[in-house]
Amino acid sequence: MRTPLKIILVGLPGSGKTTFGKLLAKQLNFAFLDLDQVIEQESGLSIGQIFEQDGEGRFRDLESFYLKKVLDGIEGFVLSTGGGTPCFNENMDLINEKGVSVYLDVSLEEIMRRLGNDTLGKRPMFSGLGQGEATLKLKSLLAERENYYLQSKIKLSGDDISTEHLLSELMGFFKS
Ligand SMILES: Nc1ncnc2c1ncn2[C@@H]1O[C@H](COP(=O)(O)OP(=O)(O)OP(=O)(O)O)[C@@H](O)[C@H]1O
Ligand SMILES: O=C(O)C1=C[C@@H](O)[C@@H](O)[C@H](O)C1
Ligand SMILES: [Mg+2]
Repeated sequence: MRTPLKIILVGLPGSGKTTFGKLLAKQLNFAFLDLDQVIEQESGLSIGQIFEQDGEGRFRDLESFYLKKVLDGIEGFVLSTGGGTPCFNENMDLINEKGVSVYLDVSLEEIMRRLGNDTLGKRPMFSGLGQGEATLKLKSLLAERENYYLQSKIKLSGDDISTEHLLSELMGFFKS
C-alpha cells in the first residue's frame, strides 16, 4: 500500500506505541501525536485528575471527542492512542475509516518486564494494585481488548524486536 497520511498505533499500555511512534514519525517526516497528551492539553487536566474527579465514563467521552478531532484534522501524523481507545464507543471503526491502524502485539510477560509495577501502579487503570494484581488486571484487559486491537489493518509482533526492526517491517508494507 502507499504510505498512509494518518497512521494510528494501538496496543496495550507498554506495547511501545510512543517509542515506535516517535521513530516512525521522524522517518516519514510526520507529526507525532499522543492522544493522552492531546486530552491533557485541551482539557487542562491530567488523565489521573479526570479519572478521579469525573470517572472513567467522562474520560472515555473526552477520549472519543479528541480522537475524532485529531482524525478530522491535519494529515501527515502518527497518533499513539491510549490502551483503551479502540475499545470504547465507535472509536475503532472511526480509526479504520480515517486512517491506517497498526497493532503492536506484545506479550503480557514482555510488557510486565518493560513496565514493572512502579510504572504500572501510577496509571489510573492500575492504581493501588500490587504486582500480582496488576499482572492479572493486564491479562484481563488483553482478553477484553484483543478483539478490538485485531481489527487493525496491520499487526506487528513486538516481542524480541528492536524499534528499528519494527520500523523496517512496517515500511515494508508501504513500499508500493
Ligand atoms: N521494541 C522494544 N523493545 C524493548 N523495549 C521497548 C521497546 N519499545 C518500547 N520499549 C520500552 O517499553 C516501555 C514502554 O514503551 P512505550 O512508553 O513506548 O509504550 P506505550 O505503548 O507508549 O505505553 P503507554 O500506553 O503507557 O503510553 C519503555 O520503557 C520503552 O523504552
Ligand atoms: O489502558 C487504558 O485504558 C488507559 C491507558 C492510558 O494511556 C490512558 O489513556 C488511560 O489511563 C487509560
Ligand atoms: Mg505512550
